[in-house]
Amino acid sequence: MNEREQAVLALIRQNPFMSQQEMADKMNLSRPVLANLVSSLTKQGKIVGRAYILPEENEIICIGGANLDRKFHVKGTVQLGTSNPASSSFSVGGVGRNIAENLGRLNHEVTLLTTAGKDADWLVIQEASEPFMNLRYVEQLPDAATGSYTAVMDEQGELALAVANMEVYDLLLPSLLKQYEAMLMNAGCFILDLNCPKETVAYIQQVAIAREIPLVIVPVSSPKMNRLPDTLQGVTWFICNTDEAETIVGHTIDNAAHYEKALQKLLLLGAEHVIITAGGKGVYAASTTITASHFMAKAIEKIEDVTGAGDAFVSAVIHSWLRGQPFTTCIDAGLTNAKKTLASPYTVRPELSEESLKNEMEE
Ligand SMILES: Nc1ncnc2c1ncn2[C@@H]1O[C@H](COP(=O)(O)OP(=O)(O)O)[C@@H](O)[C@H]1O
Ligand SMILES: O=c1[nH]cc([C@@H]2O[C@H](COP(=O)(O)O)[C@@H](O)[C@H]2O)c(=O)[nH]1
Repeated sequence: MNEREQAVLALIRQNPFMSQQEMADKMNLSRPVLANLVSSLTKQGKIVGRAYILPEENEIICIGGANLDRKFHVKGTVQLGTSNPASSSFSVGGVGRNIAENLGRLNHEVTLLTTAGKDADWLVIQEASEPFMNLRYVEQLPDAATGSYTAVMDEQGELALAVANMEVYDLLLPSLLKQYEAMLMNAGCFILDLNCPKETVAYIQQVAIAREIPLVIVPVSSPKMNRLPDTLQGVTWFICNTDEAETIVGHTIDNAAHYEKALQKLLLLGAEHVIITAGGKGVYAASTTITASHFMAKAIEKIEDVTGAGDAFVSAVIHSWLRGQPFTTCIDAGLTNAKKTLASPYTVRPELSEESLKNEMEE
């Protein structure tokens, strides 16, 4: 037992009914960090039978998409309305799943909640994802197709067109999630992507508020921004890209004042920490206690593949925050992981680990 674990144990012995939030406040720790300590004490057999003890592997619950991504790199100029010669590859994707894999590789216990078909695409996703996350609660629906995303890139590796079949997530409804209510109630942190239906977003927000569980929302794409609830109350982190932020302010965002206005609006809606990513220009970020700032992107020699950079950014920010790091370090971790992912042909880079990210941040 380390010092912090001893302090948690002493608190529990003083008052066995103290909530995790009260303990976290008393020890000046974030709730997920406290949950980690409780979980470790449970595994060591030091505490048993307490209602709030996290069920095994439920530290972070990612709720959202798990897709099979197909990528086509067109040789020459992309021409619409005709067949373009291209090289192709496929990989596993989906924003919720990508974030779950990044966090699994970063040493977190992650559970993925999603819906999928009973098809070959799911088998591929399952095999690639299983080492990094718990898939026990994935609902396989007999008549549905697993989510799929097809991207067409131009010669520079930039996205020319993407098509997505995400119909299966229309079935990721509160009625389905309520089957696992006990597990949800004891989560350490929720990460939700807006592949989820609006009702599901509202339901998870309600659980997060009632149980004081940190909630991270990641929009996925601008058309899905209409799935956001009217307020961002209970949202600990809201991380979106510039297109998605434009739907919040209702106009084009192209200068620092516009970014600041969008950040303010998100804070006014009730989010605690907000970040808007701006591609090669980096990110703009603010929180209820930290004024808006711009953070430069890390320079990249050659972009191999743009898919997954946004998800890599979100994952490293949340990883760093769960490890108790200050706001600017969290952003630096995000920028580093995004850069390394852009320079990699993979959506989630296989060399990612907690140790490697730490070293890369010091480079
Ligand atoms: N050309 C680039 N050079 C350096 N970093 C980049 C570049 N494009 C994207 N990034 C990094 O990836 C992050 C996410 O990219 P962005 O395009 O804003 O999001 P998304 O991929 O979700 O649309 C950026 O904040 C930045 O850190
Ligand atoms: O409506 C959606 N489009 C795209 C994705 C996923 O988004 C990822 C790409 O994310 P990024 O923006 O970070 O490149 C891909 O893996 C793709 O499957 C998704 O979940 N939902």
